[in-house]
Amino acid sequence: MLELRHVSKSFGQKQVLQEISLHVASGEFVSLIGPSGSGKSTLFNLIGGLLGPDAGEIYLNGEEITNKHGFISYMPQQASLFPWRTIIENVLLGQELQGKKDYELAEAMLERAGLGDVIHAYPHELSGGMKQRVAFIRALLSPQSLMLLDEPFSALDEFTRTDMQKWLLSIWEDYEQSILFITHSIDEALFLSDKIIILSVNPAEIKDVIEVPFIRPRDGDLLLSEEFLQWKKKIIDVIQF
Ligand SMILES: Nc1ncnc2c1ncn2[C@@H]1O[C@H](COP(=O)(O)OP(=O)(O)OP(=O)(O)O)[C@@H](O)[C@H]1O
Repeated sequence: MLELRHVSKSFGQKQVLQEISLHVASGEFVSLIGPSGSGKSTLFNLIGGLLGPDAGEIYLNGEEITNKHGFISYMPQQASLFPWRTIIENVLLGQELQGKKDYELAEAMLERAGLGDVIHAYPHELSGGMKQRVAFIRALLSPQSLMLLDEPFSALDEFTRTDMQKWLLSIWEDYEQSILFITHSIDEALFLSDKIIILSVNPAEIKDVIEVPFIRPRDGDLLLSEEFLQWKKKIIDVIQF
């Protein structure tokens, strides 16, 4: 579905990304982990067409989208809901921009997300975790087939974060949209993903790609299993060497 071929990017003299090639298959959940400043957000901006690469190409469903925007849906670190729109109006925004509005589906999805009582409320009336659920539903219901999620749970406390990870999986496992997910957390990447791409820094290159073997559906017990810890150790080893 998404393919990057030899993508490089510099800002002035500083080369941030060097020859990045990766792919995300249809329905696949792929995480990108790497040290702070390695260029993960830059990579997202390139895929989203907000920046252009110095070299390389980006394809979505076989069509070149290098330097083009509007082809992917995006969920940022902060929910970025419009304060003057109600929750349901915020969810419908992604569809409105593409000229397709399905009120019933948006309402059903919000109910499924446990937000049925607040569809006519405004963002300031919701907790941080609730707002992120709304942002995720909005991205999920946008017509684009690939979602980019940029550390969507980093601003949440540990309890809410674990809940949100389980919640996201329960919804995504039904929809199976393709997701590219940025995180600093190895646990989060292992729990959620089919594949983990590990980036190095200065400039970022792909250090390794790990295929995550855990079967789906996954539940919270997986996080405490011996197998999970072994895979975590394997990833830490890759990051350190
Ligand atoms: N518009 C820009 N102009 C100049 N330098 C930039 C620009 N955007 C990013 N950079 C630099 O590129 C490097 C990578 O930044 P980027 O935000 O992509 O990293 P990151 O991996 O997402 O970091 P973090 O995990 O801390 O969010 C940094 O050194 C940053 O200072």
